[in-house]
Amino acid sequence: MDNIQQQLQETGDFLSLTRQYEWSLPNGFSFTVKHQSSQTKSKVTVLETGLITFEPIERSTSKDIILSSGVHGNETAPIEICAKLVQQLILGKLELAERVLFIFGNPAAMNIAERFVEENMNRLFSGGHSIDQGAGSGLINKERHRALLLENTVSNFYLEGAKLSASRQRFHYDLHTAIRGAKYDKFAVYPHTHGKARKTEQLQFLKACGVNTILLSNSPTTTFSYYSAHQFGADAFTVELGKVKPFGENDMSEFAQVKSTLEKFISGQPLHYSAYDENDFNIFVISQIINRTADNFRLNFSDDVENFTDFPIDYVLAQDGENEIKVKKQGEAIIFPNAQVAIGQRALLTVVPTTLA
Ligand SMILES: O=C(O)CCC(=O)N[C@@H](CCC(=O)O)C(=O)O
Ligand SMILES: [Zn+2]
Repeated sequence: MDNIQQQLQETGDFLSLTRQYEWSLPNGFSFTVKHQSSQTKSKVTVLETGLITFEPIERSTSKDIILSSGVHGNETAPIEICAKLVQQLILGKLELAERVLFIFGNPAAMNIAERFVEENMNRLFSGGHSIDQGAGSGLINKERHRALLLENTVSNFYLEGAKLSASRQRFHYDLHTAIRGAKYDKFAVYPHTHGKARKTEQLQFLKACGVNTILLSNSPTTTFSYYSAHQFGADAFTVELGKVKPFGENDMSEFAQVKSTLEKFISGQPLHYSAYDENDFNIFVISQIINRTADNFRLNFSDDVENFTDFPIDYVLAQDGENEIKVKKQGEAIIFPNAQVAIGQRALLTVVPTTLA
């Protein structure tokens, strides 16, 4: 057994190992863990830096679950939540009932406490890594290689699951935090489904995680969650858990609900949902997607204006060169404003309230 493996089995600290080897580990490896009380066994496989799977041994499974975090390096709360889950599993403190793949997306960006090193990885999926995206994105960089690796890892994980049984459920929760504060500080983006019905059961799951604000996306994107939803039919979401903070500065009590729900989910404990009631949710649909096209792009509101703040019709939200971006609909609110994005990238979304039907 080499040192890396020995240390990981002793400490369960896969996040430190991942941050030590930013882009690649000397080798992958696997080992078996036994749950402390039930004595059930699981296979742990370290595929690469930041990529680790857990698979029950000699027990049947019906779910293939992906939990990703750190696709943006400075979004630390979800990374800390997942690091803890991984540690509990390695140390045999958390029961494993289903196949789970954990992904720490961008370790190099974590180490410099930035959203990305050269390019925003959450714009590089569904082939985004192989196309020229205009100013500021070279065709080759390490984040593009990593995005391709993540795509292939997701693909292999789901296809391996499909060999085990015919009817399986696929899930992917891509966990993030927002750059600015929000009226609703936990919310999820439900990727475009190309006409397939949205699942209320998934909304109930998210509510159990403390997330009851949902943004429906109605167009294809190059995000990680859309990739898993579209390519593999997974129930996949981008989940925003609070606000960007440095490692160690998150108040983990704010994430107790999401952590305990994820624990139950991967360990096969029942999740007791109340009956679905749309009144329990704030549901929005994406109205405008504003990409920066000009050098002189500016937002017409200050940095402390929160996500979900609405503006009156005709209010000029942004100036993109000569072009004025105006509010078009009653109740239209801003999400993810960022004037610093590269030209060609999304600088702002707007949403309006809707219903699921
Ligand atoms: O707060 C912000 O401006 C960005 C937070 C974030 O990283 N959001 C994701 C959303 C992905 C999606 O639309 O599904 C992103 O911008 O990549
Ligand atoms: Zn993010």
